[in-house]
Amino acid sequence: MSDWTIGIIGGSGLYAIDELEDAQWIEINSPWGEPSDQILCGTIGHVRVRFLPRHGRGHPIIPGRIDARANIDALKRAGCTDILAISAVGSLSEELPPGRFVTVDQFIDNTKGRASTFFDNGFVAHVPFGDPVCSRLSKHIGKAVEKSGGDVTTGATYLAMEGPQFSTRAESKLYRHWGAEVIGMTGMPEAKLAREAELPYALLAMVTDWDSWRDDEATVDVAEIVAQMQKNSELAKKALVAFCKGLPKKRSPSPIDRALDDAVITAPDQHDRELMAKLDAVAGRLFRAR
Ligand SMILES: CSC[C@H]1O[C@H](OP(=O)(O)O)[C@H](O)[C@@H]1O
Ligand SMILES: Nc1ncnc2[nH]cnc12
Repeated sequence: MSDWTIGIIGGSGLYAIDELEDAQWIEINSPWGEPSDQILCGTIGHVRVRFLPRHGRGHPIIPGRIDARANIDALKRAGCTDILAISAVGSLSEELPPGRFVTVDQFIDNTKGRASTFFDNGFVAHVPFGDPVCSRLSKHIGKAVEKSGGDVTTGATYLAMEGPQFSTRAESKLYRHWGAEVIGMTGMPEAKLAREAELPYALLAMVTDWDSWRDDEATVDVAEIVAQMQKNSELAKKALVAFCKGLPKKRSPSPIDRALDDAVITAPDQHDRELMAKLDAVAGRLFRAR
């Protein structure tokens, strides 16, 4: 076995991975709340995999109530070194038709009222987030999709909306003006929290629809998304296997593994002990180093 432990967060349409060897669903508790489901632990080739369905098996959880803090914390507790997230997205660009896979490299966060940080009074930290995804993981998953026969576009800006309603035509056009190229309801705050937890994160988006900006076409609905997802899901699973098998045996360190090194600004004598206890998985590396 190598030193990679890849957390895979499955989006709409991806609730398990049959290709995992020695697979077992395991309950992981988190002090941050309830993770979306148990975590499916197993291996693919030389890589340990920890799979978590973002909306839970059977999709009972609405995007705005996904406890992303609990999910990221649980994946860290499960030993993950890196996270690959999968999402269904609408297209905001003529260049990205349904069926296309996209490696996201930027985000615009337009969600509302979601808990989007592990930090608080008594332990203030500001992680760098200008480059929100891990380019190494993005490259590996992009190559794996290509190798599996999928069309992939490298680099796109993801607009995270609150939902659960889809956008109006006016909103969809506005997001295009902002420079967004794909749209979904879950990439944020997930990506922010992965960075705070020092977990390199990449997002593979599967384009399922044109969203609502095309005047001559019907606006998006769930039936259209599910139909497209069914077409894409076999290829996505094939790509996940190729991704794990394509990772080098040795995982060289990433700067994101130490994202908190210069991020904490609160003086030690002001630290909130209760909060620090909750942060044992996310930031324990810092306390243990002292
Ligand atoms: C089922 S359509 C809308 C739903 O699909 C996307 O989910 P995910 O990102 O988990 O694949 C979108 O964000 C919405 O939650
Ligand atoms: N058009 C869309 N808007 C928001 N989330 C989505 N997920 C898939 N398609 C979407």
